[in-house]
Amino acid sequence: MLLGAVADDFTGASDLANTLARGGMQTIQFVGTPSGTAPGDCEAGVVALKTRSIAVADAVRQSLEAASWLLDQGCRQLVFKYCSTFDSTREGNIGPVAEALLDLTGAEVAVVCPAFPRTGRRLFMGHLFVGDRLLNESGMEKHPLTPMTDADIRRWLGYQVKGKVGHVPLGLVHEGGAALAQAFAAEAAAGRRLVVADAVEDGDLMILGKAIAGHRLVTGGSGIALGLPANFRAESLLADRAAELPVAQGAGVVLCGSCSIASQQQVAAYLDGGEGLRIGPADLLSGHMTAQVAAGWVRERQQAGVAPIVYSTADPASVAGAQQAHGKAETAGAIEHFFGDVARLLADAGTHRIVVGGGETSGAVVEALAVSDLRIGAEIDPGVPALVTDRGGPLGLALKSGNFGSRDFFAKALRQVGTA
Ligand SMILES: Nc1ncnc2c1ncn2[C@@H]1O[C@H](COP(=O)(O)OP(=O)(O)OP(=O)(O)O)[C@@H](O)[C@H]1O
Ligand SMILES: O=C(O)[C@@H](O)C(=O)CO
Repeated sequence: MLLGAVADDFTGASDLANTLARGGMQTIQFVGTPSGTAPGDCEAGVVALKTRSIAVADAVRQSLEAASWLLDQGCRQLVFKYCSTFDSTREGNIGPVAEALLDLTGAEVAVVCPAFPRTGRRLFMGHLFVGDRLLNESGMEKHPLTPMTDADIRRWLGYQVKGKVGHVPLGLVHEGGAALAQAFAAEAAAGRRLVVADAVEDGDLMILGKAIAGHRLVTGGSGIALGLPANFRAESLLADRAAELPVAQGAGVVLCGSCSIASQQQVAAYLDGGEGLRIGPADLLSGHMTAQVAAGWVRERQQAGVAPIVYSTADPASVAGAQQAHGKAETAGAIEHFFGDVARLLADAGTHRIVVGGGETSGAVVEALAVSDLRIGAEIDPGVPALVTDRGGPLGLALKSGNFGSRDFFAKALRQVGTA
């Protein structure tokens, strides 16, 4: 293994794995920290954790465990992948995990760059934009678990860390080469080991990627990994072999627990001509709806040749109402548990294509399926690859981050993760 990555959620892990695979690295996404050793052909290993919204101490402990395993596999560089919208609270978890990984790797400095221009996330003067809006006016300020109320990533990260936060502005990024390397060194020398770097286009990320070739630790969204495979290729370390993946075949289902603006539109688009089962937190908590009932309904639809959608997607007012009535953690827990159980029951009964919407939801589903590693297939939309794993035969998956994907994503993804 040349490059190891710790991702703080499951869709984020497949987003990064997609970038590394497209860059020509043999990439495997691991579900949690494996106990054995990585397969011999694994050039990039991405450990998917579900640490974005848990207690800080737990997130740090799990991230250190994953990073130690990756370092034991021989990786030369470690990437800490978080969300391109920097999903976190004032307490963490990005800052504390990044500082713990600095200590673990002994890195003097690490870049902090959530930019992902292909999905509209750009960083300029330390401020994060989503499309043409500042992060805190993009809808992310209403996120159910990590409302992002400040677009200044330097300030937000500053709340989370013990040390000081540095910044490399876009002009310096454009200079590249020795000037950029020197800028990172100067920040480190001034005691600012975590350095926010501006990037507004893929070209900026390629320059940054080259400049940080020798950094032990890299942190960011998947964009920061764009230029990393080329560094290994330049040292003739990549096999550059096309991966041959098995094809999943069988019934399909879409499970969406994401309430993002994009997911709301994608669910509506899928229901226009498709069939769906809407579930709500109150029905789950009262026992009026169960995973068994939902899976039975899906099986009936599948037997009629339909791949239906089960969704809890709701507008921000309904989400806030449910959280107030039942508690935030209880609501999320009930919904995630439900989707995990539905996925497991369906996969046990022969569903071979599962498309999931939402990072937390994807984590719950993949954990419930108890699969250990995922191979990376073709890109469905920016940041979302088709995945295939073995669960008594090939199982095709797509794990869509809340705000990713075109309006027709769900139908397209079902077609790309396997055949009916
Ligand atoms: N109707 C609902 N009411 C309240 N909470 C909900 C409802 N539907 C889903 N949720 C919860 O909201 C959270 C959505 O998070 P999830 O990560 O799956 O989607 P997302 O935040 O849009 O995606 P991402 O993390 O990839 O950006 C989950 O914890 C889910 O259980
Ligand atoms: O970076 C992103 O936006 C995604 O990979 C993600 O982390 C979504 O949860």
